[in-house]
Amino acid sequence: MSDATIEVLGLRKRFGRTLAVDGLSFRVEPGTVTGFVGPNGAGKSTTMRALLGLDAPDEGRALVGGRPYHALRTPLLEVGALLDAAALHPARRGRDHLRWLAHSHGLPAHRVDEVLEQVGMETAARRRAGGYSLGMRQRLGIAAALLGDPPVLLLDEPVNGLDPEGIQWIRGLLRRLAAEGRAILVSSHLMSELEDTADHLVVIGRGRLIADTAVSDLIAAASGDRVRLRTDARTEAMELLARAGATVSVTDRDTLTVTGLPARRIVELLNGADVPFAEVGAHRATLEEAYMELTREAVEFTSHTDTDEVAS
Ligand SMILES: Nc1ncnc2c1ncn2[C@@H]1O[C@H](COP(=O)(O)OP(=O)(O)OP(=O)(O)O)[C@@H](O)[C@H]1O
Repeated sequence: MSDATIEVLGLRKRFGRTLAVDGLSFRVEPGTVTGFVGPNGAGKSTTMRALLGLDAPDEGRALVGGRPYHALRTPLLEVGALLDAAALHPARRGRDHLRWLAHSHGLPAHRVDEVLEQVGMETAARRRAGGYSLGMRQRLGIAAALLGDPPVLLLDEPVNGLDPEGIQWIRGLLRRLAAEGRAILVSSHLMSELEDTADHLVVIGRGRLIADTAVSDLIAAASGDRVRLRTDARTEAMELLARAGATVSVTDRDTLTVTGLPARRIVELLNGADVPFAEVGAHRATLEEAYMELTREAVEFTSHTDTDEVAS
């Protein structure tokens, strides 16, 4: 799929005294789902709005398929976006909303039925939008984003309001759309969701890049050389392993986390001292844990009005 890229290059955007985006650069490759995460107020929506031509950058560039949004000749065919799922007239039927959108962009009417089927809204879209749940609005917003079959997708919190079945559905949909070669940028506060969906993660804080990494690398780095040990003889095991030079912490009632000794040596020591245990294995950090570690500092300073720069 050609032109399936998203590029943010030295993007800077200020709102009064707030520096919302501060020299941010990253790139989303075709064929990948990239999670876009960061604490509240980190600058995610502002970046997405800049990519969609809704906020003009003060400095830098935000490009879709190598061009700024305003230079795209057929925007709906080049980038699909879900920003605010609530932006629907309550009296309008979902299907009519999409038909108008298709018509005004010269797209054939059959695309409406195709995308409604894709998001499971064939029947519901015949009702007025005023009665839609948040999940239904999300689905309709995603249908609108897919209407022009674009190579680039920008989705701001698409799982918001979806039930567990809806979350599973969107996970599969995003994986399929990426497998077709699209570049997909998806913001979310649900790390557990991104862990199963995203290949790559762009983490920002206070408008700056904190990490631009493969999800698997981030989890591996956060997992470190920790070993998870399940045992009913917690105290004995802790004393034994500490004497052998390990650092041991209690994770829960029957689980210890051990660093400083490989799993094989831990098993030898426990067997040698007749300390019973149920399980020894490498600890795999969750994406949530890895993310919390990365953003701890950024969260401490979420209020980042840079008064110094304003005063100077
Ligand atoms: N139109 C605006 N006028 C003034 N300040 C704004 C405007 N838009 C965003 N901001 C500020 O810019 C900063 C970044 O906001 P942004 O909405 O981009 O963050 P976010 O990462 O999307 O946050 P959240 O996770 O809460 O959605 C915040 O401090 C916000 O208050």
